[in-house]
Amino acid sequence: EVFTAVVDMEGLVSTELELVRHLDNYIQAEETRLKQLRKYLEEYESMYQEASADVTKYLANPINAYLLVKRLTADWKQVEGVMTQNVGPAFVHNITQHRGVLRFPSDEDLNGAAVALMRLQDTYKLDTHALAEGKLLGKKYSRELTAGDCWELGRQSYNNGDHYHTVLWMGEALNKYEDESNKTVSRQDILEYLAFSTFKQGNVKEALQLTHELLKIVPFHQRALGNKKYYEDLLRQQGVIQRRGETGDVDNVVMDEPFNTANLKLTKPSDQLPERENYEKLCRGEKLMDPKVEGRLRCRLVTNNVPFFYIQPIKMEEAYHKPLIVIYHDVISDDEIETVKKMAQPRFKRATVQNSVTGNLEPANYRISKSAWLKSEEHDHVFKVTRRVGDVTGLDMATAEDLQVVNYGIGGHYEPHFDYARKEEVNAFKDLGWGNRVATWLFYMSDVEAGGATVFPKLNLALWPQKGSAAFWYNLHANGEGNELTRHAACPVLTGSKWVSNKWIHERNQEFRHPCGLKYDTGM
Ligand SMILES: O=C(O)CCC(=O)C(=O)O
Ligand SMILES: [Fe+2]
Repeated sequence: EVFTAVVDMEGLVSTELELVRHLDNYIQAEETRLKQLRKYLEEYESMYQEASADVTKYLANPINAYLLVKRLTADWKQVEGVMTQNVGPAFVHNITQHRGVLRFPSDEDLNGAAVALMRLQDTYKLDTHALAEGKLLGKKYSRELTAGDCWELGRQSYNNGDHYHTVLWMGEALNKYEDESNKTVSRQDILEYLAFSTFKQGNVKEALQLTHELLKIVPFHQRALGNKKYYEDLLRQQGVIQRRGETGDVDNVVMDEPFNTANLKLTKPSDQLPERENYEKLCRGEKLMDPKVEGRLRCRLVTNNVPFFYIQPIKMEEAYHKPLIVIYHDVISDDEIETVKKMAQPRFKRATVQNSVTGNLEPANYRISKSAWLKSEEHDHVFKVTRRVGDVTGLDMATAEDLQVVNYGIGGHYEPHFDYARKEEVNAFKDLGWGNRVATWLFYMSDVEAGGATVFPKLNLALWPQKGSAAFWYNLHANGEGNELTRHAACPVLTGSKWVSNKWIHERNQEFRHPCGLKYDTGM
């Protein structure tokens, strides 16, 4: 699961260096071997030249006769020895032994990384062709993808049953293939996937055309022949083709060149999330908050009767009223951030979510990140940071959870959710015995180059991470019921690495605390 956090991916770069070194050594060994064979070849050639010039004269010499026999027996055995010498397995074995030390991603990682890319493509409406050119939002970020790279993305999507992205990426692979002088994948391999997924997306006629293309390359492709008949029958039933055998003559069917996915009707895989459209708009920064709401928002300095805050008041910015959501600026220092990151890294685990039925914690595709928990007692910096949250909010930190540190990798995200436990989630937070999560404090411990906003789909509110600041809101109404308007999400990270940490504050002990300026019941 290395793909879920950027910090874990960093190890992969050392793995790559190691592989480069191994491959280089292997090639050198092979080159030495081939050089040796070439030397034998030259020797044999020159001897042959000499012998063939005048065979009789050559063999009249007993030494020559002896040498000829030797060359074809003992010497040739040596040549064969070098020819069959196989240094490959030893090198592969050597690399395998390194696997324990080096970090190697698994096939699931490859799938996860491909899924993350598809998620970014959908959320940020990235054009397949632009992405394949290494461009993100108009800026060139990486090298171009080869037809083979695009094909692999299509194959991963296909294996996930996602025919929508299979068509997009196989289509791109096909167009790239045509332009490639050194082919990185075969046309047959592309067409097999592309034809079938095009059919699965409901484009029977185009699927038939692509199948014809495939049959031109492999005329007796059994599956393609079966599919061709099936597609033709379907089209006949639909009245698209009339006569039997009308499209049967493979060579007469011309495909629109180049193949263009824009001419197909494609539908994204269906989704359980009703607010997806609004959520993704907010992630893209397209949807703006109601200007009337925005116009009433203010900034203030907070002192809260905390002596230190009189010297250096906390800068508070209102992000939303009803429910009140605020941003505090410069509430965690770079030093503190470094400590927290350093402590968290070795403990990182794939983030989990609570199963609403069993109460068990388990990984889920809607939350992709790595997280770790830090206790206040562990380090002075963690202690101070926690105390600061208490000082600013006026809430009791004795009934707050440990600090949860989170790192999101590329495509890492957390889809819309509530931080509080809903009524049916009876097992949530049972072990803590402190009641529900009354409030959320979210530290931003990094800037994010692109993407990665915290968004509230019901409020049309997007908060953009700013290193050193924190967001704070109440999750519960004064009567203890969850406030549904606090539903929020972490948008997928497009570029960069996103670090946050959560301090979740619970109900117990907060009954008589009415922090200055932030009344308990302002969360309405
Ligand atoms: O990372 C974010 O922006 C939000 C994180 C979040 O909502 C959570 O961890 O519960
Ligand atoms: Fe959350």
